Formats: sequence, C-alpha cells, structure tokens
Amino acid sequence: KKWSVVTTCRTTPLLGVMHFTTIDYVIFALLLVASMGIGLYYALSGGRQRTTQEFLLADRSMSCLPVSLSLIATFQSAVAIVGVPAEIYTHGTQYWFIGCAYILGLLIPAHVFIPVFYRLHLTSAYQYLELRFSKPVRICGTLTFIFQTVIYMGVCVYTPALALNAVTGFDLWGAVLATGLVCTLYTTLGGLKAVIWTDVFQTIVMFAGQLAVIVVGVQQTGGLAEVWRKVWEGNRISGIDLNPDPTERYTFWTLGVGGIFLMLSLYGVNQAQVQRYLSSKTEREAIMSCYMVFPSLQVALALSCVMGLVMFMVLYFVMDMLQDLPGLSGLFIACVFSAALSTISSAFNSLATVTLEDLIKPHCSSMTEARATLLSKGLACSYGLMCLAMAYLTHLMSDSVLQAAFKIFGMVGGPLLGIFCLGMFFPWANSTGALAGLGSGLVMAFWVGIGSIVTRTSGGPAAVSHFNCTAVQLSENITTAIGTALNSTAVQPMGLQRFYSLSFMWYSALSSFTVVITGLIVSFLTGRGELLIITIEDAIRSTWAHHTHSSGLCSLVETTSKSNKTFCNKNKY
Ligand SMILES: O=C(O)CCCC[C@@H]1SC[C@@H]2NC(=O)N[C@@H]21
Ligand code: NA
Repeated sequence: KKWSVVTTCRTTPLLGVMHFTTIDYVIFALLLVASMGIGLYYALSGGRQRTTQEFLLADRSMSCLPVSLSLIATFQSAVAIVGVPAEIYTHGTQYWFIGCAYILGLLIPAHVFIPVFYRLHLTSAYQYLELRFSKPVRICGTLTFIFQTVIYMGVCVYTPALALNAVTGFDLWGAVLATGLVCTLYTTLGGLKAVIWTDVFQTIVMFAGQLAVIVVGVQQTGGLAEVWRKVWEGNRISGIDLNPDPTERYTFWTLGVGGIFLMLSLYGVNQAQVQRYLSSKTEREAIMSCYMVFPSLQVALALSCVMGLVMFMVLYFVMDMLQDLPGLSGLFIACVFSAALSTISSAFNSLATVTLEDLIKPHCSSMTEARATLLSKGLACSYGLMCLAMAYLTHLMSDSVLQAAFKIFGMVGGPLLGIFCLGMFFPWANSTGALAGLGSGLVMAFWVGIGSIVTRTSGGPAAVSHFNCTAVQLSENITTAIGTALNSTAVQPMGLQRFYSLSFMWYSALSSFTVVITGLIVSFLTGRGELLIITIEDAIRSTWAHHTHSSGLCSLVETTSKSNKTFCNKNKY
C-alpha cells in the first residue's frame, strides 16, 4: 500500500479528497460553538471580566485540576498531535524518550520556579527580572517572549488548517480564519477563566480524538497482535540510543537531557505557564498542578507515539480508515483543532498580560482599572489578528512543523530560561551581565538555528522533509532508497558545518548555558558595585501589601542559590 508522507503540502490534497460528511462538520462546529459558549459564560458571570485581576489572573482563584489540564493544553498544539506521529513514522520511537525529561522538567519548576514567582505575587514573570536586575532587563525579557510567542502562535494556527486542507480539501485560509477568529473572540470576552476552562474541554476532546483513532486503527489493522507484528517487522521500535553525537537528531541524550532544558523553558519560566501557576488559589495548588501534569503528559506522549506507530502517516490513514465511520474523522479533526485553540488562546492571553504589565503600566501608573481591563481586552484582540498574519508567514517558511516549534522554543525560549537561572541561582550576577548574557544567548541560538536552516541540516538529514515544501508521495521502497542516498551522501560534516548540524533538541541547553556563562563573566568584569541591591522585603513591601512572610522567601531563595553568603544575612538580594 502506498504511503504518502505529508511534510508540508501547500495546496491540493494528494489522495482522493475524502469529503467531510455533515456529521463531521457538525462535530467540528460543535467544538467552536462550545468554546465560544464558555467564553461568553465567563464574560457574563463572576466579575464579568471588569478587572485585570480577573481578566488576566482569573482572580487567583483556580484549583489544581483545571490548571494542570490547561498547563498541558497550552503546549500540546496541533503541532504535537500531527507532528509527533509524523516524527515517529520518519525517525522511529526514539522520540518517546523525551518522557524522561518530564521528571526533572516538572520537578524543578514545581520546587524552584513556582515558589519564587508565587511568593513575589507577580502578574508577569518579567517583573522578576526588574526586581532582580533592572528595568531594561525586564523589557528585553518581555520583548523576547513576545517575539517567541507571536511566531509560535503562527505555526500553531497554520498547522491544523494545513492538515485539514491536505486531507479533506477544506479551504486552508477558511480554517485559519475560523480558528483565529473564534479563539480571539472567546479569549477577548472571557479572559483567563475562559482560556483555562476551554483548555480543559479541549484537552478532553484531544485525548478522546486520539484514543478513538487508535482504537479504530488497531481494530481495522486486525487487533493489537497484528499491529505489533507489522510494527516489529517494519522495525519501527527503536531501542535506547546512547550515541553521544550531539548532531544526531534524536538520542537518549538529546531527548532525555536536552529535553529537560526545553521543558524548563516552557513549564518553568514561560509567561503562559507562569500565569497559570499565579492564577492558583494557593502556592500548594500551583505545585500540585505541576505534579498533575506529569501523568497526563506521559499519556499524551504515549498516545501520539502509538498513533505514529499504528497509523504511520496519521492524516491519510485517518481519513482512509475512518471515512466509513462517519463522525470519527470529524472527532479527529476536532481533536486537532482543540489542540490548536487551547494553545493559541493561551498565547493571546499571556501576550496581553505582559504587554500591559511590562510595557504599558510602568509608563502610565495612573491608569484606572476599567481602562486597564479594556486595554488588555484590546491587546488580546489585536494579538489575535496578528496571529492570522503570522499564519501566512508560516505558510511561507514551513518545513517540518514539529521541528519549527522546537527551534522557536530552543532559539528564543532557551535564552529566556538562561536569564531567569542567572537571576535565581547566581546572586553575584548583575544587570549588565544579564543584558550581555541575553544578547549573547540570542546571537548564539540564531547563529546555529539560521545556520541549520540555510544549510538544511539540524539533527541529521531528516528522512523526508523537503525544503521546497511539496508533499511527496513516497512508496515504501522509494522512502528507503532516498534514506540510503541521504546517508551515503551525508558525509560527516566538519567544523562550522558540524556546528550547524547540532540537533535542535540541544538549542535550549546551548542558548541557556551561553546566557549564564556570558552573564557571569560580564558581571565579574563590570564589578559588583553596580549590583542593584534591593531586599526582597523592600520589593514586596513597596509593591504588594499582603504576602507570605518574606523571611520564608528569603530562606527559599537562600536554598535555591546555595551560596547564602551574599544572601539574607546581609538581607540583600
Ligand atoms: O505541541 C506543540 O505546540 C509544541 C510541541 C511540544 C512542545 C513540548 S515537547 C515536550 C512537552 N510535551 C508536550 O506535550 N509539549 C511540550
Ligand atoms: Na493546545
């Protein structure tokens, strides 16, 4: 049976177009209507989104279950739903080892990052950078985050539309508009409460859709034993790969260790996740929500990987197999769009929060609560429209969507992780060092990232990703033929070429280390006089009245930083 591999197909679907039956459209429409309904409910209930505390932080009243599902939904977009099975198909099950990174990738956020952010009672994560370093560091951090998220949300709104278009012929830009507008509406109307509760609903749809496709897929392939035999014969199960070569795309090291830095940049310091921790009613609830992410994230990973095994190429197989089961393809597409909506809505809301909190409020502190809330709604709406423009940009530069998402996180999220670590773990780092560190981290990340795009290598020749973004119909033998050709021509790159072929899974680690090392060196060179000395107590007393006892925070920061000599005994930080 011919397998067709979709990397990025632009316009015409390749296989016979499987038309959506009406029930499929109904299910897809129900998803959008339900999401809108939740948005309207939170626009008209509670405080009716009249304060920024409610619109941006859900009144800091959330419990750990909805927060944990929302934490997962925020970074489980259509990219993972469609992209991970494609990676499993093209590179085997090595990717599954990223699950090992979830252990430290969630424990460190729970016990290091959450307490610091929560006890400082922040709204934006970047306020921490001003408290620890200076306002310029905060502004640079905010702008870096905005840059990362705007690009990422473009990928997230484009991917599901591309998938739908490739498989059902559904109009690409119609799907982009439908997703973008519905998402902008319910995020602008219902604020963080709506975003979190739609995330909960969409996560359930996401899991249901993946499970349904897998169950039917296994059934149609003749049962689990048959699937296992086919998968084993196709030697799709790759054992643990301990190859230390950093240019190897997926190994236990790039996934299990490099993946930790990726997780820390997302679940530790990314504004979208920090906002969810801050919306929790107590610090303990926030920590619990982080713990509850672990099992669900492992299930999500398992579902994506199993789908990659059972379906090979998810989309075609899905439509091929499900077309005689009306409603299931609609459920699967609803699953893909649930993944997209729950990620994009988090992006809009977190962008509005940091823009208001970090870029606007410091310059007009006299702004009334009503105006601030109205402004944050306007910001959420304008970021929504900007997302449509970014979808078009993604259309122009797409190759493997999962790789694109990981590169964005590595190139931009990595340096952000670096300055937060510089601030929290190195008390002698100063703001000059932080700025120099952030700059060098971004330069390093973009050097390797752009270099890999230009020379088309990052993590070894991808089996089937075609840069000229056409969808290629490959039969099994052609795939292996291309595979061997690539391997034979792929001479071991040397020097700079080898640097460009660094696996994108190492980008987060490389860029965050660059920030810390440069930040420390520049801090030492620029002396310590310039250290912006504020005590945590001052920061909290002057900015926020009610608060847990700062000595508690102080002792925490002491343990975090290990070197307590410059810490609390001088009561300086
Ligand atoms: O799905 C996306 O939009 C981005 C790809 C996944 C991001 C990372 S990978 C490790 C962690 N597990 C997830 O499900 N998401 C994050
Ligand atoms: Na999502």
